[in-house]
Amino acid sequence: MSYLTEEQKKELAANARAIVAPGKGILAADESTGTIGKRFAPIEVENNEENRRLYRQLLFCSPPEYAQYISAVILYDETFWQKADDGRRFVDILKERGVIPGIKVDKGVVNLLGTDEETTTQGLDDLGKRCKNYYENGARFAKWRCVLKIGNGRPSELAVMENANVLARYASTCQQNSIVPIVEPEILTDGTHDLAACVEASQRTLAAVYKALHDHNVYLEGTLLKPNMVLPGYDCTTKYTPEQVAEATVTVFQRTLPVAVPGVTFLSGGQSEIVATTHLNAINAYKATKPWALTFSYGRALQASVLQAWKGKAENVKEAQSVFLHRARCNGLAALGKYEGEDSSGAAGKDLHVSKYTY
Ligand SMILES: O=P(O)(O)OC[C@H]1O[C@](O)(COP(=O)(O)O)[C@@H](O)[C@@H]1O
Repeated sequence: MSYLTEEQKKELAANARAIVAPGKGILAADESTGTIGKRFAPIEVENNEENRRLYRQLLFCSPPEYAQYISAVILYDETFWQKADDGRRFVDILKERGVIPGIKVDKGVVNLLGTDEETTTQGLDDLGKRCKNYYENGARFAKWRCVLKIGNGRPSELAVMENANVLARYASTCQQNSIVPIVEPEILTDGTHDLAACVEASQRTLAAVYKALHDHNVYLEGTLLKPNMVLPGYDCTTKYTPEQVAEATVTVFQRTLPVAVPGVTFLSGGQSEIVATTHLNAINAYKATKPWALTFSYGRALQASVLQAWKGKAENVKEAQSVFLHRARCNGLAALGKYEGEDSSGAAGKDLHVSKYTY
């Protein structure tokens, strides 16, 4: 029988808990080369290796105050090995600031035959070897994203079962290499469906994910969940208050998420920066039994106004860093239910939805 050692379990649980420490969350800066190109295009920055390095340097080498709100950063393989201008690896700079480096280990999605554009996620083959190498070079957690859809019978039973199983295989491989797996079954918001449809799909998905994690002997205390918030479809005509979103989201977790899991780190999923912060705040302010930390792991919702302020220009770096600190602080407050709102007329109020966000 092969089991995790007590030592491994202790380390995994401690790292998972540190990532979801009160008032802190994750910066998801793990955009693959294609995705970061889509972020650079509107600000007319060429998508080359040096510009990607300069942009990630802007974020990670910001004045260290951001580490009060950002516990961890998810990196893409290229960034994981990159260095700042002073020759130090980004990973070492993050560690020095008390920020835990993590790594995206999935290799993107492929279509499932006989389904309406449903997908599974690839990357299992050499995963153990890659995890070992990432651990030896400073990573303490990983992320793997699966994508599900609502509408026309979706998510199908096949998509739910297949994605739950692949997430469980990924999680067990990570843990065998002392890496905390962040389990990300993202249900996209595309569609006209109402909030109840997202409740149903989220519940069915999460129930299958935790059954599979259990079947694969994954140590839940050493994992984190990165789900979508429970939201109506992007084109739904009914509008819901943040309190209704909070109630739906927390209810889904109460029905499916074991207490052993230390925390939930939400993806932003194309919500504007301010809406993503407002919803996170409402979820934390909502009075109910919530035995998990409920915080953020935002990509777009932590970076959109930073990119707008930067525009690829060295003279804008300072200003862009202060915008980053502001967003990090707002989300840190929201993770405590203490965010008081802000002016939504600027870049932070801009909708970030990308139709069929699968890439
Ligand atoms: O398509 P990619 O490059 O794999 O990236 C997907 C992105 O989605 C996320 O999982 C969540 O990001 P959002 O907060 O923008 O929804 C990020 O961690 C990641 O950068």
